[in-house]
Amino acid sequence: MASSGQVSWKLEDHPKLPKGKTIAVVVLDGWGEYKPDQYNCIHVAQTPTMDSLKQGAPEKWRLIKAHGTAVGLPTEDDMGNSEVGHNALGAGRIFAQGAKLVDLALASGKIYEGEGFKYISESFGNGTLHLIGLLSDGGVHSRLDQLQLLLKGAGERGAKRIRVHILTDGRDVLDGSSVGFVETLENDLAQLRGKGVDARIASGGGRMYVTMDRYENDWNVVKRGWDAQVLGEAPHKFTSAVEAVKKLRENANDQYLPPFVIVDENNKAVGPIVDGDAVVTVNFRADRMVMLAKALEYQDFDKFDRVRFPKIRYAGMLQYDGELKLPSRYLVSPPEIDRTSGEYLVHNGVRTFACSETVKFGHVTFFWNGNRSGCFKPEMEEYVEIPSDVGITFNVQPKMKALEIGEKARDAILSGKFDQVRVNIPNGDMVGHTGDIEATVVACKAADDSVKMILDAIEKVGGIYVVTADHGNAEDMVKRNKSGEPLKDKDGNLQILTSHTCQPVPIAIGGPGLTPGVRFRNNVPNGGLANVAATVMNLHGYVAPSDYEPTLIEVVSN
Ligand SMILES: O=C(O)[C@@H](CO)OP(=O)(O)O
Ligand SMILES: [Mn+2]
Ligand SMILES: [Mn+2]
Repeated sequence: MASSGQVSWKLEDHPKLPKGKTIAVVVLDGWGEYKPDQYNCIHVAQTPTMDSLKQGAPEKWRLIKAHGTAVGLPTEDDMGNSEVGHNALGAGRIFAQGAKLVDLALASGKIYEGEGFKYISESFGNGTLHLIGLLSDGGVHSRLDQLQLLLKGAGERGAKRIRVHILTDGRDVLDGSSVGFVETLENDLAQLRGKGVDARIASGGGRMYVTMDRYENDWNVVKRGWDAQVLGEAPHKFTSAVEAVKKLRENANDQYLPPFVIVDENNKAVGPIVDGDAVVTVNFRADRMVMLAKALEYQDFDKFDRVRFPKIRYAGMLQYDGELKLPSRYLVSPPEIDRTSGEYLVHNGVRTFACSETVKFGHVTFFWNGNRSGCFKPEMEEYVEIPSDVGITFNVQPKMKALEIGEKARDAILSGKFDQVRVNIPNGDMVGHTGDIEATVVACKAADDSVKMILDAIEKVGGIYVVTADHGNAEDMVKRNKSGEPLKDKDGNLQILTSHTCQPVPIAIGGPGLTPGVRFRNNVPNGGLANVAATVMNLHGYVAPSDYEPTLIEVVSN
């Protein structure tokens, strides 16, 4: 990592902007801009604070891009997400992200020439290859077409027995789409069997209930997956995965399907993970795979009783944590996000406070800092995690910890101990993902209240605020046709959109500490999240490094 190399951390002074102002950097998670109708929860909700910021357009409020190539994703059809969004916000540059890097490695065949694939292929002779990951074409954590290519590629390169452990989605794609994805996968596996590869689905469960927890919010989620994937034990047993998903959907949605295992005619699980097997976690995105990676890789592990710790060859699709070197083996090298704005700023004396609740804590720390855990200079930084509610869907508690985050940020601002106070307010996103429109309206109001608390504190200390978002979600809760009309399914029900969107997000600047004459430039029309870092550096009194995406602001003399 560049931090240990010859990087010159000294930033040039900004010719017109002073240092020493307290700056609040507020990221509203899942808060895009879309036409005002009844499915735009931000519009429906009472959001006086965010509304008042909008009055500052075009000089103090504008929209920026938060999806597609502006955040390093393969195409303009790719919706934004927290990982790529916070990476761009923090790093100030656009890096080709995991989705794209895996596409390239598969297309060129380089994925099969790397150390990671060679390592796992040593098990192909006598062991089974297990692929574990999110099954959808959402493109946020994984993509079905990548899994399909990898299955085919592994079959052609000697994998004789393959077991797929699926996690159903319904969060980055429509709820109910899991059945179709499982059917597609079953088709592919049948073709592989036709070529002599014993390939089957072995287990499954919904992503939010099985395996894909994050930031150690609830290890039980990972344990449920472990029991099914490794031990071959689950409360539900089926002989077919399509049947499993259809049946279990009677009582749960795709995100929350309970764990199941596929059994043979003797009721025996068809694919537990045993000594000598190879395992690949096929998600490219880190946050929801790190916990499983620890369980699969660490000899010393006390988060739950693994019962059995098989001797396997394990590789991640990517390395999920560069600091922890976890997992130690991987198929594709992750983006090398170096020289982030956070690292520059602490080297230039900017004391930093970062806070969110557990489910988003890593977003304003780990993702913000280029997928790096921990502080750069602990004596200058404080990262505060507010424990999230565990074991509920957030439509039940749509206010989440917005108030507490606001209070912590307020106290940090008033303390005078920090130059930058950075938060992520999760509500629009986390509640938006539940598809519960009423609850999402409550969530948006709570987020707005939290912003108000922070802006009031900035007002008191004569500081500056930058309020923005990482991608859209709550501003559009229905699937629409090309002309923007809501779509209904065959039974006439509205198709609820649980996923993120491709909408732009707002950014607002202001506060009593903002130098008169500072305004948004009008010559960065395609500005995106990656332009925010240089903007924030300017407001701290520095010029951003020359390879950063340009600043969004200018200072005009009145
Ligand atoms: O919950 C998540 O993992 C993703 C959606 O898949 O959301 P976000 O990018 O906002 O974290
Ligand atoms: Mn997000
Ligand atoms: Mn989200």
